[in-house]
Amino acid sequence: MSDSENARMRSVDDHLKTVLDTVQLLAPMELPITDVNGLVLAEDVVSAISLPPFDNSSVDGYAVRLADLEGAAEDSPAELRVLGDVAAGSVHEGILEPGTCLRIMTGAMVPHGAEAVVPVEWTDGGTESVRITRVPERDEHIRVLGSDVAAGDVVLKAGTRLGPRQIGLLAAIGQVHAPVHPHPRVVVLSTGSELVEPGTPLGPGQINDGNGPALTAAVNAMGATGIRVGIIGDDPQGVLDAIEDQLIRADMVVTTGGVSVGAYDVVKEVLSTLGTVEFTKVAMQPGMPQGFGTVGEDRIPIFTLPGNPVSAYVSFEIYIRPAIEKMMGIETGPRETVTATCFGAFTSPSGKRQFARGIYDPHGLSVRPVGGHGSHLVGDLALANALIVVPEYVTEVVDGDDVEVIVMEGGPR
Ligand SMILES: Nc1nc2c(c(=O)[nH]1)N[C@H]1C(S)=C(S)[C@@H](COP(=O)(O)OP(=O)(O)OC[C@H]3O[C@@H](n4cnc5c(N)ncnc54)[C@H](O)[C@@H]3O)O[C@H]1N2
Ligand code: MOO
Repeated sequence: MSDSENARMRSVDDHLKTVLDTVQLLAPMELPITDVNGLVLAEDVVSAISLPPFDNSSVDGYAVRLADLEGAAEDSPAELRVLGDVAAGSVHEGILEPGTCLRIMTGAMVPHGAEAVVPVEWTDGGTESVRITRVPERDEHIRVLGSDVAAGDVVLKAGTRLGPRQIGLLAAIGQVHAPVHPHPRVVVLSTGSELVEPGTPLGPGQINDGNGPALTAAVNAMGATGIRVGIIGDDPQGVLDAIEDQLIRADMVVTTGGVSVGAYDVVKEVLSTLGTVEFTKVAMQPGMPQGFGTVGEDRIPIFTLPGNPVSAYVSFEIYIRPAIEKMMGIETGPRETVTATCFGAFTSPSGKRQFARGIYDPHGLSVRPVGGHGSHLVGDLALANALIVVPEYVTEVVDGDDVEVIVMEGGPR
């Protein structure tokens, strides 16, 4: 491609800005806490109760009055009458009388009058009477009411991303629902008359739909909801109907295929008439032909990605992931990179940002290119865990160069 053609292309940064200026944070809703893993809180959460909700024992032992243990030691144990047991979940009514104690289990409510709990290891373990050889401090082994969370505290702030620990806290304070930005529902459609459902014997000229399953999995792995609609042939009305049918349940639509310059590039054909979708060449490799805009009354964002599987997947990482993050309320922007030493050499097209596939080694802070430039190389894509970002002005990466890397799995976002 000539330099003047490259100059006419939109830059990767401009295309991402268009995308992020268009997609919106999803309106908050109350969801059951069983369904909020990975979602972002839309409001502060205030605890209605204190934690612990009552004074309770942190050990299995004996609830005691300190005055009864004065001078207790290995060679001069204090002896107390054991009034009974307090198990977790049960309550001892009444006040602990002088000279007595209660056998108490971890988590059980400390009886009135008790000032500490003696672990069973400091005693002879008696059940009628017990000999105690060591004196605890006041409140020792007691988890005091409100010492973790006080009723009325803001326990989680708006903007917090909920994970297992935060969900555990919500449950502990008795919240059944949480106000969150919900999971974006992302409808994934593969177009192309050559495509068949994986598992179907391949006829001449046919290939399996790899993009649908890959992109649906990528959406789900982010904590959004991927809805794979399946394959649509290169029939304009079929593509139009499928997109319109899906709008009712979609927060975003992603199509692959049919956006280049071929005679059967139907996505481009039908969406050009439908609304604001703009088809552009972006100065990147792979992923040059990109379509993005909105469709339907609700202005649902739509990405029409190139059909080549590597191009489609790279487009997901560069544009769709940040867009979904914005819809979910996760702080977003261009993908973060890490610097790594490149073990291997390859060329890069002038004027385009290349996203070469690589195997990144976080321990050695190095990356090894895998596969060539071909946008069809799914075998190599599956081996890769990183994208090597080669700037527009660089035409060659030589062995030992420092490069910037987007770590696709297990790296910064
Ligand atoms: N004359 C030109 N030809 C092409 C250009 C160009 O500028 N001038 N651009 C090339 C680039 S770059 C790309 S990327 C592709 C984009 O093509 P389309 O988006 O129109 O996609 P298709 O033609 O439908 O398919 C391309 C390729 O990918 C395979 N494919 C499609 N869908 C799937 C799927 N769901 N799973 C697996 N593989 C899929 C398809 O069979 C084709 O091999 O255009 C170049 N051509
Ligand atoms: O730009 Mo296309 O996306 O390489 O193969």
